[in-house]
Formats: sequence, structure tokens, C-alpha cells
Amino acid sequence: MSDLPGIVVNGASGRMGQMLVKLVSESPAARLVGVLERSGHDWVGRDIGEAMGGAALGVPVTDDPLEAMSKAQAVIDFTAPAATVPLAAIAAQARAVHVIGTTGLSGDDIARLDAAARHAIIVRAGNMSLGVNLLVQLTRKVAAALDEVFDIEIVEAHHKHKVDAPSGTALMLGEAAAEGRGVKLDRVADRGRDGITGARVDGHIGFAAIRGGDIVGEHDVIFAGPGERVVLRHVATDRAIFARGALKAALWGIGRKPGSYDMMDVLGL
Ligand SMILES: NC(=O)C1=CN([C@@H]2O[C@H](COP(=O)(O)OP(=O)(O)OC[C@H]3O[C@@H](n4cnc5c(N)ncnc54)[C@H](O)[C@@H]3O)[C@@H](O)[C@H]2O)C=CC1
Ligand SMILES: O=C(O)C1=N[C@H](C(=O)O)C[C@H](O)C1
Repeated sequence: MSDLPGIVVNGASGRMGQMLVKLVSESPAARLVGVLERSGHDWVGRDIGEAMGGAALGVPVTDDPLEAMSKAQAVIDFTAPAATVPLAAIAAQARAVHVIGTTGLSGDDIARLDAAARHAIIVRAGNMSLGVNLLVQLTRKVAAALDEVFDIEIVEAHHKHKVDAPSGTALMLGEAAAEGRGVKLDRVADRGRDGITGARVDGHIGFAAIRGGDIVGEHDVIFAGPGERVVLRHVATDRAIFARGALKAALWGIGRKPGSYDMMDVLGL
């Protein structure tokens, strides 16, 4: 019997889910012990490897989180808020790490996750790549160094299938910029401009979202000042960077005390 940590992937048929199934099943440091999909999905009951069009992996797709979590030390979850929030309570019951990549969570959703984190180990980040988490730290520093003469605008671009905006990454960057300036993001965010908006308010942080094609994820943090602009940019070209960060987070979380953690904790940034 392998003593490698058992990992469950939630959202098995998704873009990230399939990336994670491949990464975990090929990892020397972990074992794929379960894959979850929504009830009624036509992959439920099939072998995940065969459902993905490859060789059988000996792991059936299930819609029963309790069954899937029975052998798991961690579950990696890139799905939707309606799936992620209920799963946190089940992960807590199973004493498993819940790695949450899902974005588009409301304030209420996050409050419910924070409540679950009293008993669960939750590692949640809107972006699990090393590059973006470094960019978050740089954004905080630059925002602290450049005063309100520099207007901060965050522009993000994603594929045509993305259902939430601004991206979780953009919100991470906006939070860091606001922290750098010592203000609350929800007091200064301009999240969608349309019509006669009036002149831009000094100190605000603007967001713009581009959707189209197969763009994996691009983020610019623009500091637009008089006579010069500073632009911090991250361009993702392969979803594997997120999957690697998520698996690292899962292995990091095993054995930690219950609580709510993020990728800065995992990466030691
Ligand atoms: N934190 C990070 O580093 C990253 C986060 N993401 C986020 O991960 C999420 C998923 O992204 P993709 O894989 O591109 O989406 P996708 O649409 O390809 O996959 C979503 C998966 O969740 C499942 N799902 C959706 N609603 C469900 C429900 N109510 N109950 C159970 N299962 C449900 C779908 O069946 C599918 O398997 C999004 O929120 C996205 O923003 C994506 C990439 C990186
Ligand atoms: O939906 C995606 O694809 C991505 N979503 C995350 C986000 O909302 O920031 C992370 C990454 O940009 C890809």
C-alpha cells in the first residue's frame, strides 16, 4: 500500500481539472485517489483516464464527495463557488486539506469558507502561480512608492469561456495595490466603466477585463503618472503553472493546523 499522500481532484472534466489529474497521476510525490464531478455529468462512473481520452488510471469519476474524500489527505478544487463552498465542510469532516483555486467567490462565500477553516486546512488563492504571487508583492511595493499622482489601472485578459470578472488574479493585484497605499480596495475600486462616468477620481484603482480566444491569463498593473508609466505584467501561457502551484499547496498543507492560508504562506513570500 503506497504511503504517498492521497489527492482528490474536484472538477475532473474542467480545463484545470484535467490538467490536475494528469499532474497528480504522474507525480512521484502524491497519489490520485479520487476524482469528483457534478451529479449527472456523463463522466460519472467512468475511469478518469479513459474519460480524458487516454489509458485507464484505475480511478472512477464519482459525484459523491464523502466517498471520494474517504482516502484523501487533500482535495484540489478548481470548479465554481456553488461546488467549492459545500465541499469545504466535507473536507473539514475528512480532516483533509482543501486547496481552492476557484474564483468568483462572493463575500458570503468567503465568510463560509473562513468558518469552515476553523476546523479545515484551507489554502485559497485566485492565482497559484509563482510568477503572479511575486507580482502581487511587487505591486504592493510600487503602490507604496508611487503616490496618488500615479493612477493605478489593472487590465486582465482571459479566454472566451471565463465566467467571472474581474479575474481573481486582478482582485489579488488590486488588493495589494490598495494595501500598498493604505486604503480599502472596496472604497476605491472602479470595476466597470460605461457611459458618461465623469473624470477619473484620484486614488481610485480601475479594472478592465478582456475576454476572447484561448488566452490563458494576462495581467497588467499600470501606474500611469505625469510624463511616465510603470507597467508590471504577467503572461501565463500554460495552465500547468497553476496546477503545479496547487499540488505544492496541497502537499504543504498536510499536517498544518486548521486555518485559512494562501500561496504567500506556501511559497514563503
Ligand atoms: N487559482 C488559480 O490559479 C486558477 C483559478 N482558476 C479558476 O478555476 C475555476 C475553474 O476554471 P476552469 O477549469 O477553466 O473551468 P471549467 O469550466 O473548465 O471547469 C469547471 C469544472 O467545475 C465543474 N463545476 C462547475 N460548476 C459545478 C457545480 N455547481 N458543482 C460541481 N461541479 C461544478 C465543471 O463540471 C467542471 O468540471 C474558475 O473559477 C477559474 O477562475 C483557473 C485557473 C487558475
Ligand atoms: O479562469 C481562468 O482561466 C483563470 N482564472 C484565474 C483568475 O480568475 O485569476 C487565474 C488565471 O488567471 C486563469
